[in-house]
Amino acid sequence: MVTPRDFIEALTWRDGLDFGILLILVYAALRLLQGTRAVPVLLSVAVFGGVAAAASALDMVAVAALVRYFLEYVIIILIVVFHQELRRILLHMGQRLLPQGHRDAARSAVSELVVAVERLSRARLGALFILQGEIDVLDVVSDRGREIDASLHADTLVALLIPYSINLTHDGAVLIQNLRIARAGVICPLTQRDRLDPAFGTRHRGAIGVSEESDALVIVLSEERGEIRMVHRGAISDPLTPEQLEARISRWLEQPRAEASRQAPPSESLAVAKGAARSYMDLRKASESASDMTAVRRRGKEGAAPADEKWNDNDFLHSPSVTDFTPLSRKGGEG
Ligand SMILES: Nc1ncnc2c1ncn2[C@@H]1O[C@H](COP(=O)(O)OP(=O)(O)OP(=O)(O)O)[C@@H](O)[C@H]1O
Repeated sequence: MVTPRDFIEALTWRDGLDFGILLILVYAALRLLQGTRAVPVLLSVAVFGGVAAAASALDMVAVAALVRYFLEYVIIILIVVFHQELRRILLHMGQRLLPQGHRDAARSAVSELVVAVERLSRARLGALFILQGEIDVLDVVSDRGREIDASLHADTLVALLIPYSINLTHDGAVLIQNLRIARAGVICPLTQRDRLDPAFGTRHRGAIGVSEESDALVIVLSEERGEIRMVHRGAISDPLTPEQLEARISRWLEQPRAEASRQAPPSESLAVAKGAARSYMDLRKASESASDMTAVRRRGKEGAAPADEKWNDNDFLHSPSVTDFTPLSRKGGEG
């Protein structure tokens, strides 16, 4: 009979390495799965494993055979049920393995975006930036705008949003996909929520609307107040400083894209939201004049009621407001 001492003496450095790697893998898997719906299922599988082992030890042939038979198929069942979680884990590992150069490029793209937001905010120009997550934003928007396909540079973003009538991209949202400027002039579905801050017009309603229908991270700049806010999953933050914004975007980018596997929060149907955005488009097309845009804005604000749906993240709720920006241009600009 092998004693524990014999066992320990027979161990080689390879066994130690083997065991160490196994421990790290199990620890990493548990950390990645922490808080997901996989944990209770894995616990159930562990219970089945325990039952199989106990049944074998007690020579309960029928039970042991049945449970072993089930466990043989469990791996396939788990792959099917948890394909989204597995995808997330692999994506997460892939992100970690990305060369430093890629991460630096992502960091610099984020700071370009934040620089653009800061410049636009100081100039009191409104803007809407949609950072696409896993869900294709183009499937939920009411108007796809114009293709841009450019690197994410502050100068390009600012140029796209200068409110002159000859600049056909300034109206609507800028869509950022894979940290590139994909499109501009995108029209978002308006949220149908009626408990919104009355100060929020159609731009903010569009920001909330697109975030309700997708897992995108949306940045909205108020032309009237110069405030910078973030919207995610239908929740709008308090005003943020550019530093807070940068930290939030970086954190969001570092998160594995598990968002798409979660259900979007309950919202009015996409058709209704799209209809509302279309009515905005119709009004906009009806006349390009400033008076009609004023009517659109008023309409957006009239639909609003006092209470506000806020981002439920404390950091956002207690952030200082961006009030030190000097207004340089008047609402509406030339466009
Ligand atoms: N659904 C939408 N999708 C994308 N952009 C939109 C949408 N609705 C409005 N906008 C943009 O927002 C601009 C201003 O709209 P409005 O004044 O109603 O917004 P707001 O929420 O009050 O924002 P601000 O505080 O900047 O005035 C429009 O000229 C248009 O460029």
